[in-house]
Parts: sequence; structure tokens; C-alpha cells
Amino acid sequence: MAAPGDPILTARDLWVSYGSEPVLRGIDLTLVEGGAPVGVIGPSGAGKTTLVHTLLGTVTPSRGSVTFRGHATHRLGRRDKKVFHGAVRHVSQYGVPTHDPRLTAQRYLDGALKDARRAGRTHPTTVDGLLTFVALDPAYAARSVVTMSGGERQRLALAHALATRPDLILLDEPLTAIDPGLRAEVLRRLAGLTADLGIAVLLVSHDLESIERLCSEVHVLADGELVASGRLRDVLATANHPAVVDLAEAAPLTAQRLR
Ligand SMILES: Nc1ncnc2c1ncn2[C@@H]1O[C@H](COP(=O)(O)OP(=O)(O)OP(=O)(O)O)[C@@H](O)[C@H]1O
Repeated sequence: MAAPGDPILTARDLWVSYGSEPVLRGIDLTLVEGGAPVGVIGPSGAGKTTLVHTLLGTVTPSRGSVTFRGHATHRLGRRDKKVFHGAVRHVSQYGVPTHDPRLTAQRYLDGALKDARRAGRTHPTTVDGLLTFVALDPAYAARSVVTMSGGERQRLALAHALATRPDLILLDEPLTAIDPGLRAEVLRRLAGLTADLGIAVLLVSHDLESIERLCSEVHVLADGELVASGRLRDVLATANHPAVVDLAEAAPLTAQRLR
């Protein structure tokens, strides 16, 4: 039985290459049960999405390993894979992955609630409640997902992941397509709900403000390496890597507030 603080996903000396040049270089990262949200921030092309896919097992590392509760993810049997997919959910920057015009928000979220019941992962929520949580009008339940805007699809994907009450949620730029005010509000709600339900979060983003709103611990990813780690305030205060300096310069108001 997993207890708070036990590792859920652990990456050890993770190296990934698509061609000859490594995209991830020796990443060490541990995400724990019920842990406070962890952020990975880095510029475009730093390797953030690759890191998420490697944690999920959809990209195979050339060196190093990812373990789920102590078991190598690339060697999970069918049953353990099912457990893994219930425990660890992913929300990509592209939102709901569908081209099916018949898929409504209601059907999509109903499916997630059904999955949650089957896996014993329910929490007191409904389709209306989930839509409202991500700041979508409950009338959207009847909408075909393919007719929704990018920002609406992103929020629907987030609602879907939350419906299944995972132990860990991997968020890859999940709210980039919505305006900063709404993004701040959804992140605020997300921080509250994940804390209440004990869901651990990894947020990868290039946006310092989003990371600040959700994450107490951050890692800076630059050219495939984690070059600084700690509380965001401390990381910015001791910025001695050019990538950290660039981050602070790109969001001067946030950086100034934190210093
Ligand atoms: N399937 C692939 N084949 C070849 N190269 C890839 C592939 N996926 C990513 N890359 C390259 O790996 C590097 C890291 O990409 P990745 O998408 O992980 O970065 P990122 O930090 O998520 O970027 P962004 O913030 O722009 O989404 C980039 O140079 C990218 O072009």
C-alpha cells in the first residue's frame, strides 16, 4: 500500500536521443505520493515534452530508467500497466485528442467517470461539476468536442484527467491557449483540488507565472539538463545559469515579485 511521501515515478540518469544529439541528458527526478506540485520550466526545445513522454513510457530512454512504484515502466505486465494508467494521467498542450464529431463533452467526461468507478477512484463530482471547475459553462456538455476552441479543449482535457482522481497528473503546458486571467483562476482551483485529493502534480511549462502559481518546487531544464532546482524564489535569487537569467528576464514582474 502506497503511503504519502513514497515515490510514484522515479527517473534515474535519464538520457534520450532522437538522432545523434541527446535531447535529455542525465535527468534525475522523483515524484512522490501526495507531494506538493513540482514544476519543470525551460525554454522551447529544452526537452520538456520529451521528459513527460519518457516518464509516461511512450519514449524509450537510451540510458537510465523510469520506475513506477519501484518497477521499471518499460517492463510492466498487462495488469500493472492498467494500474499505471489509472494512477498516472497526462494532459497535453493539445487538449482532447479527437477528430470524432460525435464525441460530446458529456460523453467524454462520462467515460472518465465510468473509468474512475471501475478503478475505485471516484470523488464527489459530476459532469456539470467538472465543467464548472475548469470554468466551462455546463451547457458545454452537449457540445461536440471538435467544435471547441483550443483553450476549451485544453480545459476539457484537464477536467477529464481530474475526473479519474489519479495519484499523479503530468501537465504539459496544459493552459497555454487561455488568457492569463482565466489561466490564473484555473491554476488556483487546481492547486486547491489536487491538495484536497492528494494528487501529485508535475507541471512542465515555459511560463514562469504558471509555475509560480502552482508549484512550490521547480527544476529548470535547459538543453536537456536540469540546471537548477529548489524553491522558485531561491532558484531565481541564486541564478547563475544563463537559462535561469533568461527566464527571469522574460518575466521581469514575476521575477521581481519573487525576489
Ligand atoms: N519525435 C522527434 N524526433 C526528432 N526530434 C524531436 C522529436 N521530438 C522532439 N524532438 C526535438 O527534441 C528537442 C526537444 O523537444 P521537446 O518537444 O521535448 O521540447 P520542449 O521543451 O517541450 O519544447 P516546447 O516548449 O517548444 O514544446 C527539440 O529540439 C525537438 O525538435
